[in-house]
Amino acid sequence: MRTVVPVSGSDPKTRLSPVLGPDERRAFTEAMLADVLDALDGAGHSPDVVSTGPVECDAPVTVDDRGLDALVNDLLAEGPLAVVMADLPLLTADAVERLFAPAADVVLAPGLGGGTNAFVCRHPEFRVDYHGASIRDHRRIADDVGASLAEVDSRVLATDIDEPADLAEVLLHGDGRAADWLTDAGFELSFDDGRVGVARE
Ligand SMILES: Nc1nc2c(ncn2[C@@H]2O[C@H](COP(=O)(O)OP(=O)(O)OP(=O)(O)O)[C@@H](O)[C@H]2O)c(=O)[nH]1
Ligand SMILES: C[C@H](OP(=O)(O)O)C(=O)O
Repeated sequence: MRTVVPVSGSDPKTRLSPVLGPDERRAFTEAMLADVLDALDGAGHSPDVVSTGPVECDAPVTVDDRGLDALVNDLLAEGPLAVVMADLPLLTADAVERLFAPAADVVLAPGLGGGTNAFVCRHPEFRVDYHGASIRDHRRIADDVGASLAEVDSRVLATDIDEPADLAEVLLHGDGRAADWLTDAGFELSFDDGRVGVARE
């Protein structure tokens, strides 16, 4: 089965703009991508990366400016496919194995906030509709095409990094390139009024 990691390599993680400049967002995206690729490798998978712009990583990279839905749906039309998002820095090999283990036609990994952080598809008619609480759409689409469905309940698969507040999860739980990158960039946990956040030196 082909495993693809899509990356918005041209102007990634714009929601992190309040705390990271453009070059920093690209570098942090590459650090998160490295963690994702390490987890996939640890589970015995050899993914390829499809990016809207050049990106440095230890996997084959195809630069392709198709939007996310168009890209993934074109790939689904070619056959069985797994997609793992590039912004999952807590991902582990064990969680990857749990994603591929179910025999269902479609296996979904819900993201915090309603996204779809990863999926495995063995059904010829399933298609994606990302953004806007996509997990609900993907459950419906699987049902509409008669695909059996399984979901993976995994914190490390569910934790995608979108907003500045999400960076705390990387510092709390991460032990890979993304956590090191944040520390080297001067980020640290903050504990204001009982909430855990991040501050930058
Ligand atoms: N190849 C490709 N990957 C995409 C595209 N849009 C998003 N992605 C990737 O899909 C995953 C989830 O998307 P988002 O969380 O919206 O990532 P993003 O677009 O960098 O973040 P924002 O700019 O904050 O919306 C991330 O790994 C992105 O890099 C796209 O148009 N093409
Ligand atoms: C691609 C999109 O990511 P989000 O914008 O939810 O982080 C989704 O998972 O539907």
